Amino acid sequence: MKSPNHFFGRRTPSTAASSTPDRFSHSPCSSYSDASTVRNKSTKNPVALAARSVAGVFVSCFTPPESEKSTTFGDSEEFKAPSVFSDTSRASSERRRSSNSNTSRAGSERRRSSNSNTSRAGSERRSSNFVSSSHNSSSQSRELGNVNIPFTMDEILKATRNFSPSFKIGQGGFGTVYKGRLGDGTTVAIKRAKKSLYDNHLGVEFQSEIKTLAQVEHLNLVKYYGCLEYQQERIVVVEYVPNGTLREHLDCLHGNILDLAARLDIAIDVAHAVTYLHMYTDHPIIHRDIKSSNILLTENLRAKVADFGFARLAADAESGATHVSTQVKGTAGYLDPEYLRTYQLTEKSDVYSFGVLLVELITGRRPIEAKRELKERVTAKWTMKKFNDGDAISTLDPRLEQNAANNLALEKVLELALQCLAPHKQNRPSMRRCAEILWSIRKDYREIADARLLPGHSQKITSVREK
Ligand SMILES: Nc1ncnc2c1ncn2[C@@H]1O[C@H](COP(=O)(O)OP(=O)(O)OP(=O)(O)O)[C@@H](O)[C@H]1O
Repeated sequence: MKSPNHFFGRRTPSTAASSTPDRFSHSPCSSYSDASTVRNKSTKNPVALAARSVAGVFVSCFTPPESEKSTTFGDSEEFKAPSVFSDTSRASSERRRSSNSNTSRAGSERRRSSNSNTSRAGSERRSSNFVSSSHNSSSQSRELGNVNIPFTMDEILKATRNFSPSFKIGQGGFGTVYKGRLGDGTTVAIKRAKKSLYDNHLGVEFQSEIKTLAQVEHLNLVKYYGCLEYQQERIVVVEYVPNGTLREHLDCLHGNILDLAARLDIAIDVAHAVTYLHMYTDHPIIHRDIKSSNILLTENLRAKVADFGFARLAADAESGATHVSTQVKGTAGYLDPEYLRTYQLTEKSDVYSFGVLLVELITGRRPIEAKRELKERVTAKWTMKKFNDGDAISTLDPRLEQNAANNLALEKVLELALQCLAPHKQNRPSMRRCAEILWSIRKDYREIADARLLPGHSQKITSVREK
């Protein structure tokens, strides 16, 4: 997903993306109800914040378990992240519970986590979802005595039949992704870092993903289960999301066309997930790589945001800082131009990328389509021009039907996209506001769509559309 048009440093954006032809027949899609909530877990403890941002939950990731140092962090409630397992059986039951995950569980997990005492935090940090060992895997448990391990290398090797190609489900900038089943029956995605990640540069990115994943838990975020270092191997285990990426669905690679109802639900799921990241503690998390190929879908088309490889903790609001200065990273076509120009990263860069995603959902096109004529190549620019010229309807994904409900949603979603794509960050809405606007769009959409199904209402719908 990452490689062809990813940005590292100041590289020029690639324009290699192209559209994919409609290869499948059209059929209606199922929809689902929305149940996620946004929580603002706030701490006023500056020590906790500083400790977390400097070291993170995974202070011991890729380093041997220890630690003298970590006792310093033991005072910080921020380190008692919900997904830091204290023992194998807890890891297993966490995973099982996670299959039925809901946001109230996330809340209670965090509450339980916050109530943990320092000594428990200490032992959790030692286990740390992460094992560093130069011994053979079967000896790990014995070697480490009562420091319990969430996953052993044996379990990973067994789950993937020694990383058999038949278990491979994907390949990304990070490495190879396998589907596997752990000893307790949980089906997981096992991400095996490619060897080049072992050098310091990309290793930092890898650790960044782990640190970030370890801290968050939300229905619409891919759940992190644990990580493992074993000799030359670095493994991250996350929730397996079975239904491909949003981009694949927009390209009709899964057989069905995503109808607009499903697209609205997905936009709302993503808005919930990113709002959660932005509102998570006083130190928001900025995803930095919101894009359709990082949105994984469940069987019932629930969206889960993946790939925290670039995620950064935002500036501390209490210190008065409003942005993080950083090397530009992200994906061409989704990158906030203001961030590109200034290197100043804020949550509003995610909002910009979300605006591009909204355009993608409406048009079905990729953000950059090199094969199109010049004025259509940058999809967001082309769409916004059409919208401003009063011709939004011509941007609707040709696979979608033009009807009252779709036409109304199209206009409203593009209006929101226009705000998200504002050149200056202060003119963009917050991600929370995006979610609220989308709720309202979905409500109106459903009312019109429902009315349309009632006999004798077609005239009324037409008039709604014409308003
Ligand atoms: N949790 C998961 N569940 C199911 N499939 C997954 C999961 N994570 C990744 N995949 C599959 O593996 C492929 C590669 O994913 P991966 O996250 O490694 O790519 P990446 O290079 O990190 O992504 P990006 O290009 O966005 O950085 C995805 O396209 C997806 O099909």
